[in-house]
Amino acid sequence: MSDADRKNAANHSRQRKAFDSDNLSLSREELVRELKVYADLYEFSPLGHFTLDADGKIRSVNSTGAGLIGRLRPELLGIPFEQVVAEPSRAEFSALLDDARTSRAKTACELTLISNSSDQLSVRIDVLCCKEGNEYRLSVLDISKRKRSEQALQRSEARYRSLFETAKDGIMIVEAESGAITEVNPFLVGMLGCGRDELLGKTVWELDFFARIVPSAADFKAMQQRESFHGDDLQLGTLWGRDIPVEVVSNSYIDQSKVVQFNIRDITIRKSAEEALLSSEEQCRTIVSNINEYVYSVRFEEGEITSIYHSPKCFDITGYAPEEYYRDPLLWFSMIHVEDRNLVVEFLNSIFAGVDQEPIRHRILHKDGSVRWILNNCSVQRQQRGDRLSITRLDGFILDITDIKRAEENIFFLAHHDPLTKLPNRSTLYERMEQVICAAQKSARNVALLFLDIDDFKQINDSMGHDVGDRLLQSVAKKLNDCTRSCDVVSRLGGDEFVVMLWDCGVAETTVVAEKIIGTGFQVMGSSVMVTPSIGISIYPEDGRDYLTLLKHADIAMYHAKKSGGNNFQFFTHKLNEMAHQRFMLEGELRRALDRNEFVLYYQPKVDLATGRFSGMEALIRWQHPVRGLMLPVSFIGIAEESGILTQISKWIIPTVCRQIQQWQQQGIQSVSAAVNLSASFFQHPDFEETIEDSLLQTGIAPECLELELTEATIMSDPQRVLGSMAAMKALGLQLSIDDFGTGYSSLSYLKKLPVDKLKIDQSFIHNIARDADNAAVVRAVISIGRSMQLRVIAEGVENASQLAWLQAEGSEEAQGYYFSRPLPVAKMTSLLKQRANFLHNPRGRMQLKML
Ligand SMILES: Nc1nc2c(ncn2[C@@H]2O[C@@H]3COP(=O)(O)O[C@H]4[C@@H](O)[C@H](n5cnc6c(=O)[nH]c(N)nc65)O[C@@H]4COP(=O)(O)O[C@H]3[C@H]2O)c(=O)[nH]1
Repeated sequence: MSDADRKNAANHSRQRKAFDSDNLSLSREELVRELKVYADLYEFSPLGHFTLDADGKIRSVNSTGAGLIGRLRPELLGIPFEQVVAEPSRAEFSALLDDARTSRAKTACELTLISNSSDQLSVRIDVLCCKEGNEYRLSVLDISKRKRSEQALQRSEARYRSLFETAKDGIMIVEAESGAITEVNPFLVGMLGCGRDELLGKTVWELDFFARIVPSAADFKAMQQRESFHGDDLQLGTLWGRDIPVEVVSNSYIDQSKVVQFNIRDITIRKSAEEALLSSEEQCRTIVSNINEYVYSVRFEEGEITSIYHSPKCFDITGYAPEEYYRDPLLWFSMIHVEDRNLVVEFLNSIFAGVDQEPIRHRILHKDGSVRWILNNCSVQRQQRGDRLSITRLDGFILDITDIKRAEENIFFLAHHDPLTKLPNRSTLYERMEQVICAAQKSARNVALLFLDIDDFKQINDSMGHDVGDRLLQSVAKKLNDCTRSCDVVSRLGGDEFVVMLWDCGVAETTVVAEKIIGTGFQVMGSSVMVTPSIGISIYPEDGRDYLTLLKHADIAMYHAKKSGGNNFQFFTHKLNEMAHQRFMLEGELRRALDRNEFVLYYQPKVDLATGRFSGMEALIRWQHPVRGLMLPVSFIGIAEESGILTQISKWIIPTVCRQIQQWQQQGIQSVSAAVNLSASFFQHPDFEETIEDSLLQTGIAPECLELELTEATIMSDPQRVLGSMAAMKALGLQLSIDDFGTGYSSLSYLKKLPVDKLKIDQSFIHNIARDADNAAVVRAVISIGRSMQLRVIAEGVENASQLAWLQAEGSEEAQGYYFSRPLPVAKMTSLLKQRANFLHNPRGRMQLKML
């Protein structure tokens, strides 16, 4: 027994004796009353009272005791108290009784009882052993509540400890009064890189680690006064060689434990994330400021619109500075071009409704008043507010596409218009005609199509230069527009071809317009040169029910107008169509004729009027058509020239003539020469000179044996170029003559420059030379010019003796004509050459020829 227990036992015995002596002095009634009081106190005591016999069986129990065990009193009486003691506490209970018996003093312990009402019951039992060890008195106090709160406290402490030990923040407990560190968790120790012992007991401000968190005792005190302190972005010193950015929260528990707890969080990752975010934000801003798009963002909150961001580019695109948008978030909407507002509203409504939308193109009014085209693209952010999904933000970008739009319009214009005259082009005319024909069909109206071509445009273009040609075309375009109404269409197909569409015009109305166009005349801007048009007209529906047919028929009519001398207009007729068809067929056959070897050359002699002998011959082409028979050049040479086939034919003629001369020479016919007619197109063709040179080289004939006949028109088509080629031919040694001389308008001064040898008087002057004084005068003049310029003169188309006599009298040196011989095929010409006929003195020569 301990000293304290012995003291307790002595006290108890003393109190007992005092109690007994007090009660002995009472009367019986008083005693009974007193006993009743004690009985009540016993019965209703907050403690459970049990009396056990020497064997530990329950002899008596008060109602509180029975209640604690959760049984009725009779059930408890006589059973060993040990039965209501929980198994783990039984040994302790047994020891408690032993202790009480041996010490005779009150002993106590805490143990667990089995209770019917609450299963396990924590109790404190005080035991007093009485009656010489034959009785035990037990006072049982229910301490379950206390036990539970003690356990809760223990659990909470354990939890706290665990948190403290495993926390991923540094935790430090510091005495409030002294500032001495009393506890640090492992994480903080790890952060600092030092031992725990180096921290404990040290005042917090004396350690370098915390120099930038708690620099001094005063700071520590100041911290406590605030009860709770929060410091972001502080620096914690470490032994690792670098400071750690930390966030510190300190809580002062002055009233209870008189400590200050520091929670120190390593924010290195957060800091670098923040820095990265900041720099990426900065980067974003820089990018956004420098890109061509104007980036904007607005917020919607309870019906209010707030501008969040407007990139500086907004100033360039709209003329308003970002600040103006921040001040007036609706400014943007007021800038939208009034005609595009509905479009934009529809677009925004779709975006708000969550429908995916392509960026919208619309116009805005720049602050300077100009209209700009923009590409506007945006998206919205939504947020659930209550049961509603609300739009919270609108982000977008705007790109100034004014230049693109203008370029597009320009491209569109260029795609549909002729860049020189700004008139609708071929494809636009086609589209318009499709629409117009459709409308005409529905409303039973006429539509006239005028195909207009400038007469001799090529010559003007070539001789006066392309600038003049361009200006002429522009002036034609203007004049045509002046002659027509706004419902008509004036278009340029290309080159010098224009097409005018007249809405609701029949023959009579169209005639008026065509006459007006012809009458207006076209003047080359800045010059006195006037040009004339040839116009072909077709009318819907009579001449065609679709555009292409109408155009083809107007073209045919134009061709006819041109063939009729130009400067007039022709309506399409079916006869013209038939002619055009014939021409078309002939063109196809012409293309095939060369391959099929259908061309032949005839030769017509030229006669030296001084000697009556051959002075040469002219090669004249014929077409041995499989169906039509032998065709003269007049039926096909024009078509061949216009369709470009003549170049191929010329490439065949020149070597063929050279080969023929070679053959005649080989047959012993000496000093034979032949003239070849040259078209303007072939004379200017790049292959021309080579063809001549090759032909001479391959046949080996002398260049003087080949003569080239050029018409005045050929020479005048491009005088400079032709002159160059003529000089080259002359240099080669070829003979050159001007055919049909007198029909053109070549000036004498120009003639002087031409390296020609002969002038060939056109046969139209010869035919009635005896009767027509004018023709006679022309022929005389040509002979005189030839003489003065030392050129030989040859008369063409001599058909009778009187013409011959007249020419001889006037001094013409050579003549050619049916009077001497018609053009002959090779065999007959060979025979004539071999006869060495004298055409003047041996009329038999002519007679013999007739027989051939
Ligand atoms: N009424 C009449 N006519 C006569 C008389 N003497 C000759 N002729 C014809 O007059 C034409 C003379 O040829 P051109 O003036 O060069 O006129 C030629 C020439 O411009 C062209 N031509 C002929 N052959 C060729 C050729 O190979 N190449 C080129 N580019 N044109 C050719 O075709 C035109 C016509 O040729 P052709 O029909 O062969 O007609 C020839 C010839 O047959 C006559 O006394 N009275």
